[in-house]
Amino acid sequence: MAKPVSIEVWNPHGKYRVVSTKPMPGTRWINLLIEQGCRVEKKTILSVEDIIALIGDKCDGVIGQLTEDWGETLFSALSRAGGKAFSNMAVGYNNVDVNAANKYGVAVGNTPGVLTETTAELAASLSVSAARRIVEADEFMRAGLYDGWLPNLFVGNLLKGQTVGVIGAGRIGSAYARMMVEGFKMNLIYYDLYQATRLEKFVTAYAEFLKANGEQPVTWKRAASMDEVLREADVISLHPILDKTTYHLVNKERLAIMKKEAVLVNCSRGPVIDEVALVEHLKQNPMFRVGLDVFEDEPYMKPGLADLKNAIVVPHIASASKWTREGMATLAALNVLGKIKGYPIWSDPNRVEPFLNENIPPPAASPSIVNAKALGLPVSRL
Ligand SMILES: NC(=O)c1ccc[n+]([C@@H]2O[C@H](COP(=O)([O-])OP(=O)(O)OC[C@H]3O[C@@H](n4cnc5c(N)ncnc54)[C@H](O)[C@@H]3O)[C@@H](O)[C@H]2O)c1
Ligand SMILES: O=C(O)[C@H](O)CO
Repeated sequence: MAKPVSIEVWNPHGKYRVVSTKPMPGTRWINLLIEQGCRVEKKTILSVEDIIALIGDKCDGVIGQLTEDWGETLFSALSRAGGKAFSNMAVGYNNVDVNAANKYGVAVGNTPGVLTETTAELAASLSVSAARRIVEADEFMRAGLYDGWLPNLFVGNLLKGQTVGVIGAGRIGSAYARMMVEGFKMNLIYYDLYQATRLEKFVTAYAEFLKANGEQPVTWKRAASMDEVLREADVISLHPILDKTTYHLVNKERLAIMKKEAVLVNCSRGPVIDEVALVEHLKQNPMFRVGLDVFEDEPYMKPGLADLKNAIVVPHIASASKWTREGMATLAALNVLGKIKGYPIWSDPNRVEPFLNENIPPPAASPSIVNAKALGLPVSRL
């Protein structure tokens, strides 16, 4: 039996009923829905059972979260309530069974682009923090252990001239690579299923700029295999999607081929790393350091991880800047609204800025629907 849920309601007499399974930042997303005749309801709920209760007998669309298991059970409940629109408030949608959504004709939205730079900035921060042992040094200072400057105190790794490795050079991976190459003058090696042409051009142009200014130019290489990146890079950041091909991409064997003093950063999804193997590797290799934003069994960490000084751990905050989180809420709301109103799908999910400008009304389109093709939804000509 589902628990009774207390719900916040806006525009109670709205024609369409849109529910959000968690409070989302800002008010623009609510206003955009209300202006178009939607009644909006939100509540912090987590279980499938509670979401079914919230959907009830009539629901036109749901804005959900990456912590929820959107599969057959929830899509059939939404479909029974007359709903044909769902959006994750996230770019990753490994929590969604898109085939189940297709079966019920439910459009599945996500929120690309608006979080690219924010997430890349956190990955860059974790890279620097791990390389320079910032968290350890902070704890040492607060514990009153600092007696004065010492030549060996918290000696870490210099980034300049070293090699940064990126696995998954899509939107976020490429933004991170640019930050590390331009900001720290690191050489790049990357692995992706596709060529990152724009990224390669960026590094080439930056190398020419450095050369023209009498500095050592940076270099880039597209690796033929992921293992090549792991062997050669000094700092490695993981940015692929999570699917069957990337589950435990970094496992015991692959950790063993990495440099003993390498830094590994994960701001993608926890299961991309075999966390048990990682804990063991960190124990055996105290100079190997990690910066983790995501975990295999979130919100939990595998035993032992929290005790390790060579691990920095933060609670899935990579996209947590105010502008980005409000923008994610807006994109998620507009995905749902667009389907309800019968709007076409925005033609380029990598170019969502027109939806984020608060000074102009958003385009009459759903910004990003991942199963648009499967459902045969029309594409906007805007
Ligand atoms: N920690 C966070 O808060 C946070 C924030 C945003 C995104 N993410 C995660 O980051 C992921 C990437 O986001 P994005 O916007 O850059 O997506 P994207 O689709 O632009 O990039 C993903 C890249 O991974 C590559 N890829 C897929 N399978 C691969 C494989 N087997 N080996 C190597 N590369 C592979 C793809 O070709 C693509 O270039 C999301 O799916 C999400 O899971 C996490
Ligand atoms: O996939 C995503 O968008 C993140 O994990 C949350 O921002």
